[in-house]
Amino acid sequence: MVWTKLHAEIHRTIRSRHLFECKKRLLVAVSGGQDSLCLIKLLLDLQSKWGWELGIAHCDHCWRADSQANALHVKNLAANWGVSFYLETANQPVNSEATAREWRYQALSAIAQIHNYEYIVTGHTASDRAETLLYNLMRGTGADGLQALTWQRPLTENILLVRPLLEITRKQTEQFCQEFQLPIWEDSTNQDLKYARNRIRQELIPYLQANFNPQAELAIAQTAELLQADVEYLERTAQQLKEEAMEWEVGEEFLSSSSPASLLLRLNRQVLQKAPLALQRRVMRQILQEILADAPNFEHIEKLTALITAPNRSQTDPFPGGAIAQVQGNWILFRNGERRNN
Ligand SMILES: Nc1ncnc2c1ncn2[C@@H]1O[C@H](COP(=O)(O)OP(=O)(O)OP(=O)(O)O)[C@@H](O)[C@H]1O
Repeated sequence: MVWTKLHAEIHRTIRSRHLFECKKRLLVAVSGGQDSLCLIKLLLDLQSKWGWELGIAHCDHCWRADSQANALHVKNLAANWGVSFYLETANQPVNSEATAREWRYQALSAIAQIHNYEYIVTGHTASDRAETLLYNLMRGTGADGLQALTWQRPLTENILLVRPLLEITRKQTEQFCQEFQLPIWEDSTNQDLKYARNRIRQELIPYLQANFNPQAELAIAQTAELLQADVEYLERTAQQLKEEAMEWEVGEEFLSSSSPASLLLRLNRQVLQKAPLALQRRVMRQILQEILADAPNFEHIEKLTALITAPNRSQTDPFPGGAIAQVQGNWILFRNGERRNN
């Protein structure tokens, strides 16, 4: 086997970041594109050092005329490598990138669950990370959206999603595939400039590289890496602050006679007033994530955060689903919006 610099780099990354343990079962998500082919080849070559058992999963979204042929191509590669192959095919064509991603992770988790894989491994690269950061930046997001693609993320209680190529650029995976003559299946939709993601990849990043910084892609990906540690720290600290400030299902003695019946929880304003704005906002977001069905938006969080220092009796408009937050002395009370008959 030919051992390249990329093999050494990935081996080191897996060890230093504790991405996988020895002798585990790894399900590798292979689309057939250059990134996931590079990934599976590297993992196959490292397999004997780590004692892993590898499997290959492919998801057929049925949204391209050649998707069945693509699936067959990956199946044949798996057979040549002597690796177990699992295919999931969408019942109906999946028609947006977001729904495709959601369906794919569900399909991959189901395969991993049934066949006892503890890890699902994807070929996301530093280039994907830079693109995701730019995409989220333009849509408007806090640091959380900019941390863009984490190294590890639990998909279910016992399945971990791992992305070992986050420090490797797409240029490197392309060179690697050429060097080992890996048969890349070209995804025709990658060329379609109607997708924002493709315009970022093919127009925006080359523009930034040509006019601002030749290393822009890597620099942006590294920013995502730095932000990831910041976000992790802030989220953990906010969690502790929330636990200090919050009480669930408060007793009736805290309700005035005209109060709604169902008090969801209350927050101690004195505890929150001492905290910096960054943590106040995060506490409010975490609470809204718990009580709302959909992700809270910027305005929801800002209105709620303003109650920390607002005059007594101030309140928010109802959030989607009907919950309302209201100041009562030292407390912010969350109610579910229906009024009590008493
Ligand atoms: N149809 C699929 N089946 C299995 N895994 C997939 C599929 N599509 C994407 N993935 C996984 O998700 C990763 C990132 O997805 P993305 O949509 O960015 O892939 P891509 O551009 O097709 O990447 P690649 O160059 O690996 O094909 C891929 O590297 C692969 O591990």
